[in-house]
Amino acid sequence: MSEECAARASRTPFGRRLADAMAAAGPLCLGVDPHPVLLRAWGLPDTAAGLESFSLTALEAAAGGECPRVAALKPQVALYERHGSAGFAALERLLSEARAAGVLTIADAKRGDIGSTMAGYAAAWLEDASPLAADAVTLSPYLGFGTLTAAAETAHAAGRGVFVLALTSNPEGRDVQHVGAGEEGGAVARRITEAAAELNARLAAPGEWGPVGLVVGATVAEEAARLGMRLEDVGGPLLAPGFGAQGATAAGMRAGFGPAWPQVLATSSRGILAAGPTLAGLIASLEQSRADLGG
Ligand SMILES: O=c1ccn([C@@H]2O[C@H](COP(=O)(O)O)[C@@H](O)[C@H]2O)c(=O)[nH]1
Repeated sequence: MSEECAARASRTPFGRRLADAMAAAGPLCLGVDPHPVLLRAWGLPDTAAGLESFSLTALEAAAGGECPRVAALKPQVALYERHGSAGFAALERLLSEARAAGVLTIADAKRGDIGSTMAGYAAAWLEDASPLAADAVTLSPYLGFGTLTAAAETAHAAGRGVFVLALTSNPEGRDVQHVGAGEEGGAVARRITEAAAELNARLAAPGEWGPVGLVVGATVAEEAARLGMRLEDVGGPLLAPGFGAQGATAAGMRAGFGPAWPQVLATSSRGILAAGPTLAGLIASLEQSRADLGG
């Protein structure tokens, strides 16, 4: 795909592009997490070159065939960052090859800062001119949800999206995210959900997902309803990590997310990547996860 074509494609709203990708491939997102232990298991060195080879093999398994086997890829930025500029170059290569293959990317960077600094993160992850531009980026709202508004607007203008941490898959998340439950206004996670819904209502085209998705762990999906989070009213997608290695199952997610299940993009990294390094192993594992999810 030419650069001009890719830029035009990226200005189609992210919500529509992701909904189309999920309709075609089902609700699976492959997490690309080049952990040292996985690199070793794949017979690769823990170097930037090893990361690049790992990433491109994961992409080939996900993108190969007549249509992509996944709706999106979610590279874990921390695992590239530990190799400094060479690690970022490997990530840039993955992002650009995924774009060329027509596979959506979500950079799992979990950025969050005061408003003026957020503009820098938005430029890095969400603007056409940046070599690190992905289709979406994960953001942390714990400096105040309002600090993320401009980044969501930048994403929207570029046909990109953001996923804001609401209820994370790790057990420690509740120390912060459940605070306020049972009180007026509700839990922090519920307030984040409501703020995301408001922003989407302002930015989204009628009947379409807006640019603001939420991260809601697959392992804690059933807690959302208990906290009064009306996920089905967010007007955007739900990125659900925790499927596979962290123990969440497809049946558990369907039950836990209830009416919001059609918005769920279930992401699995180690659970699928452990089947590498052969393409055949990875593809079999991807197809098994897709079948479990009903994709
Ligand atoms: O609540 C969250 C938010 C992000 N993550 C990230 O997802 C993957 C999960 O990897 P698995 O190997 O499938 O467990 C990883 O990159 C996390 O940083 C999350 O797990 N929970």
